[in-house]
Amino acid sequence: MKKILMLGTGGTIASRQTKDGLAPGLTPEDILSYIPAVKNVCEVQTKQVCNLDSTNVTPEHWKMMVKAVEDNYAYYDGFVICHGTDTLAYTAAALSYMIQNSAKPIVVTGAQKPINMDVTDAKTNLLDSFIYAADDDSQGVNLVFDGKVIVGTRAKKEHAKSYNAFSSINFPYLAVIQDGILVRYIPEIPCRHAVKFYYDMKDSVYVLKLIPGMKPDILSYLFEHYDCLVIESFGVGGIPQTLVQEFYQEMEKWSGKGKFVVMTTQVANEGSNMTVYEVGKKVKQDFNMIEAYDMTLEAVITKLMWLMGREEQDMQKAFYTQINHDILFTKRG
Ligand SMILES: NC(=O)C[C@H](N)C(=O)O
Repeated sequence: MKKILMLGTGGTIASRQTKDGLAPGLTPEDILSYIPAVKNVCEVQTKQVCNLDSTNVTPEHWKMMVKAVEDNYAYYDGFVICHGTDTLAYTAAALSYMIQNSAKPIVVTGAQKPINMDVTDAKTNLLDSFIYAADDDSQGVNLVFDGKVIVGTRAKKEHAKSYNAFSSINFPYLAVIQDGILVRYIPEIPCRHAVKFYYDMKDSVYVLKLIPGMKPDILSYLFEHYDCLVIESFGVGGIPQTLVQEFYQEMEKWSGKGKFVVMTTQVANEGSNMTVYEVGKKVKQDFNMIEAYDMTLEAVITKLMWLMGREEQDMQKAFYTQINHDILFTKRG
């Protein structure tokens, strides 16, 4: 029988009702006691990493999760991390960069309702996670939620309340789990390298969401105080006329000083392609700008943190190098 380590980090799955609202309070052992059927799937041991509402999860907590996996890697066949759903897509993407080439599965999961409630999605999500983690063909960082297996870099929380909280963006579901049976849609490509753990994440990233009529004055502050600026533009990507002059000045001022701008889109599906419209094509050409294409915002942000932590020299090449299926369309633009 496979041996799986379950790591508790908090979230609704571990929450109890308090006078101030739901707050994490259950230990991983408490959580596990609600799914006795797990004994037919795998042998589970538990470890508490932290016990937080995932609103409070930071890159420091990602490092604690990576450390817990690395310290125990040799002793287990796989890992299930219980986590709040609010920042689960960020954690799934961050772990995809911080733990690479893992032939052992690292599953992240959570729930919309606490596991101690009568009506809850937590028991199914957790049991499904163990079913996936205990399967011989599972590997790498993935999210299991509401019967779906989503690649760690492709998850996005699209529903705030429904059990169907997560979607896979611009990439198919890897598998589904129906009535306890795992149905794999996409076979895993066996890992050819040894597992690698990374800890250095630099969080000097800011996301500027464009709104119609935005004033340009914010740009100089952002360029001065952050190493990486992600612009969430409209549609397939462009810079509005009102920002162009200031944007060009700042790009020229900071060129060659290790600052990066990445263009992404507010549209959840299908991604950017700056070469389509005049508002994007010229800026892209003038500054050889990086764009996110089909990546999720969560993957863009965490990949940049990871690349900056490595002090990557050729940022563009490194950004476009595919990790855990995070980017497919770089040849398009
Ligand atoms: N469903 C949840 O887990 C939401 C909770 N606020 C969290 O992210 O920790």
